[in-house]
Formats: sequence, C-alpha cells, structure tokens
Amino acid sequence: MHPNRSGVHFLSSYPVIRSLIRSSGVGPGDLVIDFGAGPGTITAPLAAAGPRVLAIERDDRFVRELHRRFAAQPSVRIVHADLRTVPLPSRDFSVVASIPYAVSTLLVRRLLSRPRRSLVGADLVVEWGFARRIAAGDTKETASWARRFDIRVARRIPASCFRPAPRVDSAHLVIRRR
Ligand SMILES: C[S@@+](CC[C@H](N)C(=O)[O-])C[C@H]1O[C@@H](n2cnc3c(N)ncnc32)[C@H](O)[C@@H]1O
Repeated sequence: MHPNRSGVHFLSSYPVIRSLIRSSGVGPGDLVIDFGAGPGTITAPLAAAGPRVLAIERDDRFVRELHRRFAAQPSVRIVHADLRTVPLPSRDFSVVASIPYAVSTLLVRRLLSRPRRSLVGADLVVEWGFARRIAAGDTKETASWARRFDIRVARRIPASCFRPAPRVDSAHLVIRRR
C-alpha cells in the first residue's frame, strides 16, 4: 500500500518499535492491544514476544492485509472496529501502539478514566506536545490520572522515524498502573 495515498504515517524505525515492546515487558500469558494496527508494523514483533495480541484497525484495506499476514498466527486476533467505541477487555491488558493523532485524547481518556482498572500499562507513540501535556498532570483531568497511573515521557521520537515523515516529532509515552 502506498503510504501517501493512505494518509497514514507508518513507524519505520525498528529500534523504536523494539524499545516500545521491551519497555512494555509483555510476554506469554499477557493480553496486549495494538490500536490502529495498520499493516501490522508493531503487531508482528509484538506477537513474536509471546502475548495474545488484539490488533484493532478501522480501515478495510489494512484489515484485509492484517488477515492475510497473521492467518497462521492464532495468538493474533484482528478486530475490525473503531477504537473510539470498541469494547475494552475486562481482564487485565496492556497497550503497545502508535495511535492516530486525531483521536489520541479520546483514546487516552477511554483508557485512563475507566472506573475498572484493567489497564496494566501502555507504551504509546503520540504527538510530542500531547505527550508533554498528559505527563505534566497540571489539569484536573491529568492530575486525576496521575493519582492512579505513573505517566512519563520516555523519549522523543523524531519525525524521521516515520514514513512519510509527519510535520511534528512524536514521543514514547509510558503509562503504568500504580
Ligand atoms: C499512525 S497509524 C499507525 C499504523 C501502524 N501501527 C504503524 O505504527 O505503522 C494509525 C492507524 O490507525 C488507524 N485508525 C485511524 N483512526 C482509527 C479509528 N478511529 N479506529 C481504529 N483505527 C484507526 C489508521 O487506519 C492507521 O492504520
């Protein structure tokens, strides 16, 4: 698929992908969600670490590609859904994902504002300024998240780590249940 036609910025740095997965600590027996899985850039190395993976994607073309790519891997479940409304697991789960900038606030709010604390941790690629705002904990909402989760920016991810490169840098945002 041609990246410019799809309008999607694919993570193209394997060291960055590896460090997201290593940071998450997920392995056999864990359940992990890749929100906005695209063609499976993160899904594939994530599955190789041994957890059960839910690859959630809205775009029909990516969903077809994901089904082809992971047909022989029962540990990967492809979910054709909108991440804004897809039901979240009631059992403990982690998230490792490069999420669409346009719905970052909504998704982080969905993950962190749930009364049931089944989110164990998340390693997210998000826009740099957004990551700084979430980690600052200086609004009523982010402060309430900070009481229940440890939230920090692990590192800046230059725009050159994506194809095509977006206009702004990103960040690896780390979230852990307290
Ligand atoms: C930044 S790209 C990441 C793609 C891939 N994970 C990667 O790292 O290269 C975001 C992905 O989220 C998908 N997406 C956008 N909005 C979505 C939504 N509301 N629900 C589910 N997927 C969505 C896009 O189709 C795209 O594949």
